Amino acid sequence: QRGACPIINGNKYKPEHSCRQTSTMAQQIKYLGQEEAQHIDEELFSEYSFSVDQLMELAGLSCATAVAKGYPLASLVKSKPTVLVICGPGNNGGDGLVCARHLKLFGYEPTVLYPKRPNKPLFQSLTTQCEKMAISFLEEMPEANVIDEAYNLVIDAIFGFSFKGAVREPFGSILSVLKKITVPIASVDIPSGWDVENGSTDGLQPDMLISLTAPKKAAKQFKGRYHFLGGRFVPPVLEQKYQLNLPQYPGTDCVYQLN
Ligand SMILES: NC(=O)C1=CN([C@@H]2O[C@H](COP(=O)(O)OP(=O)(O)OC[C@H]3O[C@@H](n4cnc5c(N)ncnc54)[C@H](O)[C@@H]3O)[C@@H](O)[C@H]2O)[C@H](O)CC1
Ligand SMILES: [K+]
Repeated sequence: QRGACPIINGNKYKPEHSCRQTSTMAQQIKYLGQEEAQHIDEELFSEYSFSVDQLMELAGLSCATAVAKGYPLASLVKSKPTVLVICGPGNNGGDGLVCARHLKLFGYEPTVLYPKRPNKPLFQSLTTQCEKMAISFLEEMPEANVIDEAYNLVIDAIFGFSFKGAVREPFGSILSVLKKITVPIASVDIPSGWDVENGSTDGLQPDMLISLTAPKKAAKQFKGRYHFLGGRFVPPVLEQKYQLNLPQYPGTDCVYQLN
């Protein structure tokens, strides 16, 4: 367990070994295994009748909000507020596209790399929405030194909780470049390439992690500066069923800073 209890926006989150001695000890937030994360996801769609688009919009908005909190426009060192958003072939990549669109609305200049695009209306629409907002798409992954020079940070929306096995191309090469860059990386849900439960010793080391719904087990190995929880869409009954022990999001915020 790392660090002291953080105080964010007046709310204090109590980790497992609470630093507050109270008789009503708060339960630790649950860290999900891969199957459990997938079950919750499926249940949100099947039992609770959410559509993917709805949850992806809220997930992507959470990511953009967390980025804006961790890397405010005024703090960026480059002359333009550039951000490179790298999107993978599944829903994690969809979160990235939504995040890019909201970042643009927040005043950032996102550029997207989206090398494997699913042939599904949702992803085509998300791509069109970005294009119509003058977000440019790269044809290929830039070299590490080009990224360091051109972008303030990189959003890693390559793989989420369905990642399994050895990384296949073109994402192996993309992740190799990301391991060499010095600008911060913000990972959506899981640092891409990490085993969802066991993490990775030699993988990406993002500066920010935005866990969606609840952190996955790999998040215990996250060593970056900012860990946010996003995806404020879990119905209380579902939260109780899976004993997620989610913290209270402050006010109307769509993210909660875990550390
Ligand atoms: N309930 C929620 O919290 C929500 C989270 N969302 C986001 O959705 C992802 C999970 O999405 P899913 O489509 O199930 O999977 P991934 O994006 O992780 O990736 C699947 C994609 O990747 C390919 N793939 C898997 N392993 C490999 C590999 N070793 N090499 C190469 N390619 C691989 C696979 O073939 C698929 O194409 C979750 O993490 C959140 O980010 C939703 O947006 C909203 C609800
Ligand atoms: K990711």
